[in-house]
Order: sequence, then C-alpha cells, then structure tokens
Amino acid sequence: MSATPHPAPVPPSGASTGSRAPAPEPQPLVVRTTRIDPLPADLTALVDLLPDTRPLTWVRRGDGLVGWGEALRLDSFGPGRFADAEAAWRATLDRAVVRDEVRLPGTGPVAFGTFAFDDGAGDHFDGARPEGSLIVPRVVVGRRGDVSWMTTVSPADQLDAPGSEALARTVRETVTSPGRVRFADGAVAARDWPAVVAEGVERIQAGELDKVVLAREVLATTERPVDPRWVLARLAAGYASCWTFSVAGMVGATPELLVRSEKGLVTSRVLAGTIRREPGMSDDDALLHAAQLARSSKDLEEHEYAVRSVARALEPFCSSMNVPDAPFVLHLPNVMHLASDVTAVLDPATHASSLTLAAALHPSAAVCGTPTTAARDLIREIEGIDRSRYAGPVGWVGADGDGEWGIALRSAELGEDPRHVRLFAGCGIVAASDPQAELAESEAKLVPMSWALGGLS
Ligand SMILES: C=C(O[C@H]1C=CC=C(C(=O)O)[C@@H]1O)C(=O)O
Repeated sequence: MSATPHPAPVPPSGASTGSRAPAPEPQPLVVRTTRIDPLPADLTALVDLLPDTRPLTWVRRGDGLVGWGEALRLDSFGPGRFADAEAAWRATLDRAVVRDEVRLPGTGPVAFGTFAFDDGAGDHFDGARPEGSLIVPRVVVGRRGDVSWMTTVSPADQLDAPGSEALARTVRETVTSPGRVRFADGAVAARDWPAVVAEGVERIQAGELDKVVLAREVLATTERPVDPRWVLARLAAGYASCWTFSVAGMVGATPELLVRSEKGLVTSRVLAGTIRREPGMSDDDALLHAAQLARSSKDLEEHEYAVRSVARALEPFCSSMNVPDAPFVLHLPNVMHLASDVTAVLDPATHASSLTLAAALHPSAAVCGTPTTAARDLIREIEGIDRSRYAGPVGWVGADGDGEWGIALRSAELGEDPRHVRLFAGCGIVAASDPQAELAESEAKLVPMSWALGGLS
C-alpha cells in the first residue's frame, strides 16, 4: 500500500484522514532555514511559541523542535506503513528547493511522525484510519544549546522569510486549561485487568513465550476542550529528562528513545524493569528502591529481553555496537526504570535512515515481548484494547535521514471530541510477575499524563 500525500492548501475535509484515492501531485516544497535570536534556556521556551491547538513537538531539556501548520501530510497504511512513508518522504525531498543557512540536525526539511503499534492485521482495524502519518509543518522552530533557528516550508513560497521578526509577528491563541477532569475505565476495567495479566503469566509459565507487555487504557473527560499546549508545557517542565512529544493528537513525555541517528552514530535508550516512586519519597529511600530494582531478578530478566531485541534489530545496519553489560537506574518523578544506552556506528553502505531503523526496531521487547510474533499474537488475543499509536514510534526525520524516534509511552491520544482523551500504560510481564503489583505499576505510569491534564495535584 502506498503513502497518500496531502499537499497544502489543506484538501477537502476528510481527505487527510486516510482516503486512498490518487492524490494530486504536490507542488515542490520551498524550504528556508535561518538563525534566529537565541531562545532562553527555559524548559518551555519552545512549546511556549506554539500558536494553535495542533502543535507538533519534540522537546527535551529545552532543546528540540516545535512546528505548526501543515505544508504536507503523508499518511500510510498497514504493514508497509514505514516503508511507504519513507518512500513518500524521499520523493518529496527529491523535488524540494532547500536553503539551509544553519545546517544542524533538525534544520532544513523536517517531518514529524507517528505510527501505530500494530500493523493493521488485527480485527479491530477499519482500514480508514492511517497507521502512519508524516507531517511537514509550515513553520519549525528549533533550539540546540546556544543556537536557535526557524524554518519555513511552503509549496509556493507564500510565507514570510524565516527570522526573529517573522516569529515575533506570529499570533498566538491563548492557552486554556482543560478544567475539571473525570477519569473512567476504558475497554477493560482496572479491576479486571489483573486477570488479563494473570492470563499472560499462565501462558508464559506454560512455555508459549518468555515475555509479553500488556497495556490498559483510562478515559479522561475534561470540562473544557483540551489544548495540547497546556499538556505539553506541563510535561516539558515536569518531565524534563523525557522526550515531550505531540504529533497528530498523540501527546506524551516518553523516557524511552527507540533510536537517534545522527551523523553515523546510532543511540537507543532501552527501558524495561520498573519500581514505583512514592510521592514525597526521600532521596535515601529512593536510593534504597533503586538498589532493590537493580538486584531484582524479575526486572533484570524483563530488561535483558528488551536489550537483546534492540541489539538484534540494529545489528544488520551497524558496523560496530556497544551494549552495556549491566543497566543503570533511571530516576523519574513517578517511577524508576532499569535503563541501557545502546550505541552503534551506522554502516554507511546500508543507507539506513532513522525511520528505517525505527521500523526495524519496532516493536521491541520493551513494548511487545519475546518472541515478538508470539507476544504480538497474545496481545491481540487477550489485551482487549485498541492500542492505536500508543507504544508506536513517534518523532521526526530530516532530509539526510537523521532523526529521533521515541516510543509513544506515558502518552495519550486526543479524541476527535477535544474533551475526550485516552491515556495508556503497559507493563512487561514475565513468569514471576504479580498481577496486582503490575496494576499498581500501571497506575504509576499513568501519573505523568493524568497530572499534565490537571487531574492530580
Ligand atoms: C509499556 C510501558 O513501559 C515499558 C517501558 C519501560 C518499562 C516497562 C516495564 O517495566 O514494564 C515497560 O516495558 C509503558 O509505560 O506503557
């Protein structure tokens, strides 16, 4: 199946939700990047620039990219969603006219992307909703340390030339809070979820598979429409070491980097194995918990599967690789994780882009299980929710193929009705997992999004 390009001006309503009718040939994109006055070293400096309620965001520790407007959208479907998106992106670039005066990762043409966890082979896919979207914004603003830039993208160069004055002229709609938030069970009630986990444990103990990651959803209803910028500002400030993202209604702050590819160096931050961090826990208690996690054979086993799956997927694309012997403990405000940073040197002969690498890595054992096929089948059989883009790759790709892709965890999907939000959390299950403990872990993983919506103080 091929990717469907939707060129600006925005096509008639409905077309950007995945019509497979032949699309008109898009006009070449005209892309200009210029340095702007340095943005302050503020965790929310980038997200504070976003003018409207359809933000594109990839930010960590105040650095990253934000975008708005839609110069081009490339939707893709089914098992070929990554390859089709990549081919459409390359075809777009072949015809683009680019003037990049900054030449850093994230300057020049950039597409933000979000991809579904599953490839559409399951029963609950209707074939109308795209399983992959690459969006080329009309405006991108980026920051990397002392350097800030602005890129404008237009099919016909109708935009202002980029620059600090153009940015200052951007009109920003006021950001509003969602007001009161009510949470309710999703397709599987919280009290029923331990039984799903118990089924997973049983199947593992019966020898069908080694590990499966099972997820649940919570439905939030807000008093006022959710402005994603409200959520993004809170996540970027409260979870600064995570990658705060927003693409086509998928928002969150993920601690897990599926892959970064930059100038031949490939990095992946693998997480699996979790311990909750109680609110108000002292630093000493946190260290005790960290030590307990680092010694937990159940969590170390869960982690080992995830690291091995990443190393195996990267190997064909890399000339050398460093896989740490033991994980470190990553401290986040709500949880601590076992973490391993895998690094590798890209084999240039493979010409693999960051998107190709993300496709090869997905789904890792951190979000699916081991062996992959058995775990995915079991998820389809017993999980009972539509994961949609939760646990799928989310991030950005540039013109040279370099880019960053996270796993859409600690995330939520904003509904067509802007007062309805689906929050997700999942847990790695191995033979020694305790269903009630996994329920408590899933609650802890829901904290960032519930807090960002304003539902927790
Ligand atoms: C599947 C999720 O987390 C994964 C990433 C880190 C730790 C995990 C765990 O310990 O179970 C999960 O594998 C989620 O947050 O929804």
